Amino acid sequence: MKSIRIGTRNSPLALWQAREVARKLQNKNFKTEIVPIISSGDKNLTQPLYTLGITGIFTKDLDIALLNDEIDIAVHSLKDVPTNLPKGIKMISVLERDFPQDVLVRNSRSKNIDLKDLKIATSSLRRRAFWLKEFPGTEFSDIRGNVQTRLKKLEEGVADATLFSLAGLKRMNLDIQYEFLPFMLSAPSQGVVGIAGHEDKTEINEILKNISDSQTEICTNIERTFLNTLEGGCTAPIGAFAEINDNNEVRFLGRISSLNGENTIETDEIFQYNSSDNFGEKLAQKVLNNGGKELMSIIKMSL
Ligand SMILES: NCc1[nH]cc(CCC(=O)O)c1CC(=O)O
Repeated sequence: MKSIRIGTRNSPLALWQAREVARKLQNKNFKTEIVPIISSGDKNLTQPLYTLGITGIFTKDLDIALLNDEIDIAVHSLKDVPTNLPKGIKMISVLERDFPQDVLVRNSRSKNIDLKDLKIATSSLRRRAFWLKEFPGTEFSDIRGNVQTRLKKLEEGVADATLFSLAGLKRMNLDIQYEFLPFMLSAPSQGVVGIAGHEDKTEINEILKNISDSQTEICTNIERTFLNTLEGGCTAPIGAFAEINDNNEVRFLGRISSLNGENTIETDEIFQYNSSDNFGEKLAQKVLNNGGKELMSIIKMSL
């Protein structure tokens, strides 16, 4: 068999994730080749992007490369993948989740400042809203770029501290101090590497199933269906985290919040999993019926 062409973005984190997928496939004796996709191949497509359902800013170029058959599979941070995928593209596998949490990282001058007094840099509506619920009145600024860029900006003084996905930090092997924040709740499918493929490539998709983690599949399906049912395309502050406990039950934590953190709805449930029940949708419906509908429309108006 020919080697499997693994498409990835060109950032250090994306390349790490692609290499991890390559390593797992090589362990199963498949040949692989990493194909960094630097810019979009729009020009080769005959239809406009929206008619193909291509929407995600992080995933667009890899979607196009998949549709153009420049790559066989695309490796993503699953949390950056829209819940509705373009025609023909399917999420085939997920790697086992390692570190789902958000953590706080301070610059060297802010080690002794109380949490409530920290000035925070983040461009995530979810992180901002959940932080504000705990510490109203916190000052925020935007920060963008990859992990390394953000750390540099932080040290330059854009703010006292920032919030990261621990999975991203660990993957970059950065030796920096971080703090867990019990009041945060991660983004749906945070910390999970997802592998997308083309639905016509049945042989490659069968191979990919070999490296998928079934518990992570169950949990991320619930989290992503929860998200999809709630938001209908807008980017609201929504957290969701499912895990399978020692009794083989699923524990699900979900939260939606107004942008300023003043109004939140939370859910914390433990249930026996079966594949026939659509838990993500049921959990979301429950939230919607408990005031979530009103809260979502307030959020949408303020975006
Ligand atoms: N939106 C950026 C992004 N997408 C995936 C990760 C890290 C890996 C992950 O959490 O899955 C990050 C960085 C961050 O949120 O700090």
